[in-house]
Amino acid sequence: MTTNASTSTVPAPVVTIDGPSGSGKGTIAKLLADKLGFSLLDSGALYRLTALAALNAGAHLEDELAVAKIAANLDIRFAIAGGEVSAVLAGEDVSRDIRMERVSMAASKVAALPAVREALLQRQRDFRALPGLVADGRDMGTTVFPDAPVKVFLTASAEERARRRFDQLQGRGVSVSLRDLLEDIRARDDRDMNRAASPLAPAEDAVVLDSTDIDIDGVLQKVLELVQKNIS
Ligand SMILES: Nc1ncnc2c1ncn2[C@@H]1O[C@H](COP(=O)(O)OP(=O)(O)OP(=O)(O)O)[C@@H](O)[C@H]1O
Ligand SMILES: Nc1ccn([C@H]2C[C@H](O)[C@@H](COP(=O)(O)O)O2)c(=O)n1
Repeated sequence: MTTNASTSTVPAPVVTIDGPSGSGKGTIAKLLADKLGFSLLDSGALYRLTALAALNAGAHLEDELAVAKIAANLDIRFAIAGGEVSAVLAGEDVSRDIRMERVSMAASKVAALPAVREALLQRQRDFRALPGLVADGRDMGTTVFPDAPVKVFLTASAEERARRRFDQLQGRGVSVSLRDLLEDIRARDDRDMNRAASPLAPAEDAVVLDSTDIDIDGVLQKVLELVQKNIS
């Protein structure tokens, strides 16, 4: 028997970065993608866009089939300008809208619906292209890209994550209480970890990185080491 090596296709390498809210996934994913020249998938943005589209359509967020239909038919694109990625829904830049609190809460609800997750699965996989992809979310390493050669589960204490979010919002001139943020982070952790569909959990072959006492550059270096070891 002979094999024809020239016809075999090697899938683009994927680095998955999963973890709880505020652990630094988005920050590290963007820096890493820039450094490696890889594409970037912010899967949370897809759940946020679904939530916003459902709210705009007046859909009931518990109506799984209606929200799944909205997810399957999303008219979205991600535009890059000046190194920043913006989310465009039906031709309108909604990058700020999808970060609003009411959309965050709605995203967390629609993300718990199995039919919505199923509707967004192939759309996420379609981001995989050469020379590679960095994908951040909750189930990138467990469900969406189970064959990824590098899987990171990035975490930090809830207190540290609330402090980081507090600083981030204060920097934007948004007034919030640290106690409310901590409560919100704990509630989202609970929902993300305890839902039946693709709950937040490290893949068996993920490397768990606790960034509570490591700065952004330190985390980036550790992830780059994993990439150098596992992706040629
Ligand atoms: N290792 C770190 N040390 C200090 N601050 C950090 C670290 N990593 C991220 N941050 C800061 O924490 C904040 C939250 O980070 P980021 O938005 O990347 O988290 P996330 O995990 O993507 O959150 P979400 O899932 O809610 O989108 C940002 O202000 C970021 O600059
Ligand atoms: N792969 C993913 C990505 C995100 N979610 C959920 C988790 C949040 O409730 C919401 C928004 O995510 P964020 O932008 O804060 O990362 O979507 C998920 O279930 N699976």
